[in-house]
Amino acid sequence: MIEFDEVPLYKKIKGYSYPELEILAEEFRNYIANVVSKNTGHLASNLGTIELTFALYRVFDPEKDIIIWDTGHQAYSHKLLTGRFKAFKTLRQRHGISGFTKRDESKYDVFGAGHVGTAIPAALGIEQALKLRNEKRNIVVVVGDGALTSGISLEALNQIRELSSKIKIVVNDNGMSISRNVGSLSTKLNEFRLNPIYRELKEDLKSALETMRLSKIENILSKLKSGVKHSLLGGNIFEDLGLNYIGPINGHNIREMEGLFKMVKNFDEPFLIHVVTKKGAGLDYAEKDPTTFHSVSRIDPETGQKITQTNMVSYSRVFGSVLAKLGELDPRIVAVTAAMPDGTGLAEFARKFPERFFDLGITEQLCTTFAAGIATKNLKPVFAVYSTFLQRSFDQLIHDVALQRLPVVFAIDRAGIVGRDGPTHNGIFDIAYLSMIPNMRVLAPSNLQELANIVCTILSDEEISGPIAIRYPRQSEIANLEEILNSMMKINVWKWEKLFDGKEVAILAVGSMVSPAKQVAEKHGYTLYNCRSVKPLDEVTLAEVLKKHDLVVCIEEGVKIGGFGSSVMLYASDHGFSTRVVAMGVEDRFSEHGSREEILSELFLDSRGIEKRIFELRGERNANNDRVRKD
Ligand SMILES: Cc1ncc(C[n+]2csc(CCOP(=O)(O)OP(=O)(O)O)c2C)c(N)n1
Ligand SMILES: CC(=O)[C@@H](O)[C@H](O)COP(=O)(O)O
Ligand SMILES: [Mg+2]
Repeated sequence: MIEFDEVPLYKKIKGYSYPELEILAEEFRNYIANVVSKNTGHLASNLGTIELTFALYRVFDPEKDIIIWDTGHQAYSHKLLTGRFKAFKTLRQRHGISGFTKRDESKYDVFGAGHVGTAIPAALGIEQALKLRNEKRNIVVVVGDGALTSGISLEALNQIRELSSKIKIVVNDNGMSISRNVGSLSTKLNEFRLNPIYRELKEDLKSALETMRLSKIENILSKLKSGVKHSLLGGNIFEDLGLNYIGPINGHNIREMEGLFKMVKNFDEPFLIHVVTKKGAGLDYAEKDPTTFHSVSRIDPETGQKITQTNMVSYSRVFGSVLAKLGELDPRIVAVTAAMPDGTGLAEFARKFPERFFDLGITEQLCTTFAAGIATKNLKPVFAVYSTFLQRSFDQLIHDVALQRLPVVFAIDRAGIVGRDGPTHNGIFDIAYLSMIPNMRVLAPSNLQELANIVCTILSDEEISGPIAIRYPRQSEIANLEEILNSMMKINVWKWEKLFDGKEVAILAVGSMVSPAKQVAEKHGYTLYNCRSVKPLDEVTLAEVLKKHDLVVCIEEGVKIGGFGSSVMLYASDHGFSTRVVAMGVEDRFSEHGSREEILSELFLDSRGIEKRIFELRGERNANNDRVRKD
């Protein structure tokens, strides 16, 4: 149970003086840095939004007004002010508070998030619903400069005028997505910051805000509009979309922001308020390297040093290094990312081959079709993307890639349970949503070396015959990267690998599930296969397995419905096998946040859970008969 504060802090800060607010901001900074350093989480983005949140909640009332945070990764101060100051210590822990906004957690989390770009669309929907219900409330969205460029944000902006919306959009512009923000809109925001007309108007605005004389402010607004029309910039895209653009304003000056928010609150018109913040503000190491400190594992809060074993190597790193190595040999390899060059391991490729590297911003749909376009010209596009974000591209996968059998390679990172980011980020659907698409093939390595071998095998083919997805988990293992690269070789990726030859029971394990299944198979004399080709099934091997065993247990780190296990069952029934086939995977419900190990264990996707499930199926008891399945 999450323990909420008796009186939410936002009610108290309304009466604070500015020096008191500055002291509180410092306290928030230390608290956030300390908790994140222990519990993991989003550090730099949250350090940048403290003053912005204070100013916002002194003017708008999170109980009466609708305030929506896009993505929710920068909303820690919102949580601290809205009743979760004490609970914040449990951030991202099992049964603790979520790292994102979540409707189940608090009434102040008006719209749950985790993926980018949902706030403006949701706000427009809420506004129309309120109209239909004859309710009048202020609606405010806080959206980052990165999130603003995502497809659905732009689609929503395109409707502001049509819907006669009055929403107030606060753009938190820190010039950064996770890496440097890209694209023309980002350049435009930067130009607004530097443009002398805006600077001059900003000075006028500052003095007007001090007196809060509405007539003076209205005058500035119209000047701002006409100024923009005649400016060297040749127009303001936000004004063209029907919003009153105002800014840029210093996002660390509470007094200035407060004045501006009070002003826009008075106008029944839509506004885009351009607030400039510093990502990582107030913490030296985070300010200097906001990309590294965007999302952190455990660190020393003083120095920012990682507290992890140094000999651990992640799947992302292996993938990135292999691609960079293959890129040297083959100029046809092209890498594409949707604003995740670092998380996906593509940064090395980007440094070595900038002309063959494309960061298109937070645009998974665009990236998929862009890669399809590249594939039509006999190049080898590799779109490296987190499983959960590829969900956005479902139609593009079907219509633009698979239907035309275009050879796009999808390097699907964070496949399976991600752990502390929780249900919004779990990559548990990819096997199901990819397996159902004709022409799509899906591979899943069971260890780091196998990932290197698979990537090398696929990309070494002169002609890649259609789309291929390679999925791997958010996991690090003890390994030597150099050795992996030196031992890299081509393998038969479509053939399942027999790891143990046993009797009666056969386990067909996919990717990350091979390792825990190994312990069980070895202990009990079961047959075990590493089913690295999830689609197509290795039908020759599967037919043999079904013939030779009484029970076949399929295990995957993905949803059971439509997953690998269900493909095996379909094969068995279509081919008249009466062997009992059972699927283990993620049940038909969303799991919570916690460590990856905790969640996998709750889902019975660890060696103990696998052993227990097989014993249950066979009507046997084991030594650890202490857990009961919850489903
Ligand atoms: C659909 C989707 N793609 C990618 C991400 C990963 N992601 C999370 S935050 C972020 C950067 C957002 O930048 P911005 O909105 O400017 O926020 P900042 O961190 O700079 O405050 C990205 C790419 C995501 N959450 N959702
Ligand atoms: C908010 C968001 O979507 C990203 O910041 C994500 O949380 C990063 O995840 P990793 O830490 O697994 O790279
Ligand atoms: Mg940003």
